[in-house]
Order: sequence, then structure tokens, then C-alpha cells
Amino acid sequence: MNYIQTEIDGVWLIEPKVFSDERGYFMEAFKQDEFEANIGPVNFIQDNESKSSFGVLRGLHYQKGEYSQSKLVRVIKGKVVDVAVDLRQSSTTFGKYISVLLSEENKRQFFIPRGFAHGFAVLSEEAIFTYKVDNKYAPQAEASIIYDDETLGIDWPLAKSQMLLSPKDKQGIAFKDAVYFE
Ligand SMILES: Cc1cn([C@H]2C[C@H](O)[C@@H](COP(=O)(O)OP(=O)(O)O[C@H]3O[C@@H](C)C(=O)[C@@H](O)[C@H]3O)O2)c(=O)[nH]c1=O
Repeated sequence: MNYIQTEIDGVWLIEPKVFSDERGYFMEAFKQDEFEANIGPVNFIQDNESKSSFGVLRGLHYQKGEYSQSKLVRVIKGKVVDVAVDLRQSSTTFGKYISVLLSEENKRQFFIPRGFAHGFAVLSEEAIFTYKVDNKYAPQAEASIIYDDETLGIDWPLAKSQMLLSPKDKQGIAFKDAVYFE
């Protein structure tokens, strides 16, 4: 696997090595020793999967304080644009975001450490999204920052008329009102 540091400290792109043959392909999707040697210690405790149709936008989500989660995300069907927003006040990239295309074809993975808000929008007819998290689900600590916050200025490659959001995400808060990390 190829571990690529991004312009935001702690955020990584990971490209698995894909072995194709006449049967199809094989790849190692997660390898703890390699992950830890490149990125650092991690203890993933839960695997999540969601299916979404075209235009679905989930985000920008995070869990506050001690419930913060690192996420290792990838797409097994379809294509999404995935976005991570730095909520770490001590970071030189506080309030900045990074977006990457993740697809069934490129098989890229995106590692988002604790202290970020995360979201994605579906660009294919359907997308199956899967991710590991290193902290338990804590609905009482959940927060959603509104996807079109003006301060963040995220460039989503979809028209607003195409977007489908959950009621919770339609009522996301402004970035300026979010609870940040140290
Ligand atoms: C996230 C999560 C949800 N749920 C339940 C709660 C709810 O009834 C249902 C759907 O939840 P949501 O609407 O929050 O699902 P969703 O909008 O897909 O939430 C996810 O969005 C992406 C962008 C993330 O980064 C994830 O951390 C997570 O917040 O699943 C769990 O049981 N466990 C979990 O870990």
C-alpha cells in the first residue's frame, strides 16, 4: 500500500496494491502493522457501511470532545467526493478543508484523524461507502456542520437541486458555532 501525506497534517491518502488476474482482483484493504508504521497507532473498534443514491450528501459530521473518531473511509461501489474539515484550533489548517475523489475504480482510502468534521456526496448512481472508526458511536455527542457554510466555502461538485440530505443535516450548524478541538 502507498501512504501519501496530504496538505493537512494527519490526513492521509492510502492507495492499496491491486493484484488483478483472470479471476478478478485481490487487495489488502487494511494492514494494521503497515498503517501504524506509516501513520501511527490506531485502534479501530467498529466498521460501518452505508448505501446512498446519486446526490446524497452526508455530513459534515463529528462527535464532540472525548467521543471524537478517527475514520478510515473508502468506496466499494460507485464514486463520491469526500471532505474533511480541520476543527483543531491549534492546527495551522484550522477551518480549512480537503476533498478527494474516492471510487470503486481508484480504490483510494482516506484517513481522517480525530478533530475533524467529515462528509461526502455521491456522484454515481449509487454508492456503497465503508469505514472504520476508532471510538464508539455516541449520538449524544454528535454534531453536524452545515455543508454549505460560507466560511468553509466547500466546493461540492453538485447543484443544490441535486442534493439529498437527512433532516438532521439540513439543520446543520454554522462552522462558527461548532465546538472545536484543542
Ligand atoms: C453513525 C451511526 C449511526 N447509527 C444509526 C443512527 C441512525 O438511526 C442511522 C443513520 O445515522 P446517520 O443519519 O447519522 O448516518 P450517516 O448520515 O451516514 O452518518 C455518518 O455520516 C458520515 C459522513 C460520517 O462521517 C459518519 O461518522 C456518520 O456520522 O444509523 C448507528 O446505529 N451507529 C452509528 O455508528
